[in-house]
Amino acid sequence: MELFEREAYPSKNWLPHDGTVNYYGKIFELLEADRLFEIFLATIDWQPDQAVIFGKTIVTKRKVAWYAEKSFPYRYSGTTKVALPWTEELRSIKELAEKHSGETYNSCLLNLYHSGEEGMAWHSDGETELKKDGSIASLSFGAERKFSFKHKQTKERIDLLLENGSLLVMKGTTQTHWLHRLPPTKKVNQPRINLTFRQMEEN
Ligand SMILES: O=C(O)CCC(=O)C(=O)O
Ligand SMILES: [Fe+2]
Repeated sequence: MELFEREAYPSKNWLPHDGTVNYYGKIFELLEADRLFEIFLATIDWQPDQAVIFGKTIVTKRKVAWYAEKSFPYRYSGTTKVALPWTEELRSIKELAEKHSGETYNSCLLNLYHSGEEGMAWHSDGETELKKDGSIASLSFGAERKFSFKHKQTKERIDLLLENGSLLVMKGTTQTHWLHRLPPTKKVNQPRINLTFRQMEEN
């Protein structure tokens, strides 16, 4: 498919308007990306997530974890989590994401998708604890997955492929005007780990 052959130009904005999405492509070599995947799988405190769907609380197969600079409480999908302190690898990847994006991050939400059957539904990351129009740096390890944006008013769609060891940055008014999702797919049966470094309001 044509969309999967697009090259990564970090300075290119993949959104036509109302926000900025930069895709840096693979910032880790394959061996390093695979090594980090295994470390995260083994050392992160993975927990099932909860989601409220039509008023019912369900437990997701997808696992999540929440790490930060401080023990921030963080509301996410109707539950409150308290952040764990950075691991060595998370701190160094955070610093790498900061170097690439020119922004600083103080927290990270991690997702573990065991296979393509697990995904994440349309949403935007506009929680009130997050800095308004802040930057989110998303790193992907393991299976390549499609990632989609949909404009809240015009319904325009943009699809990207998130590769093993890659970095994507969403910033500006992206969360105000666009939804994003990780569509489930039967074509992928390998796991994927995603790290989203975020900017929590500190007060
Ligand atoms: O897994 C991904 O690539 C996206 C995760 C996401 O959108 C989120 O955690 O808010
Ligand atoms: Fe998100």
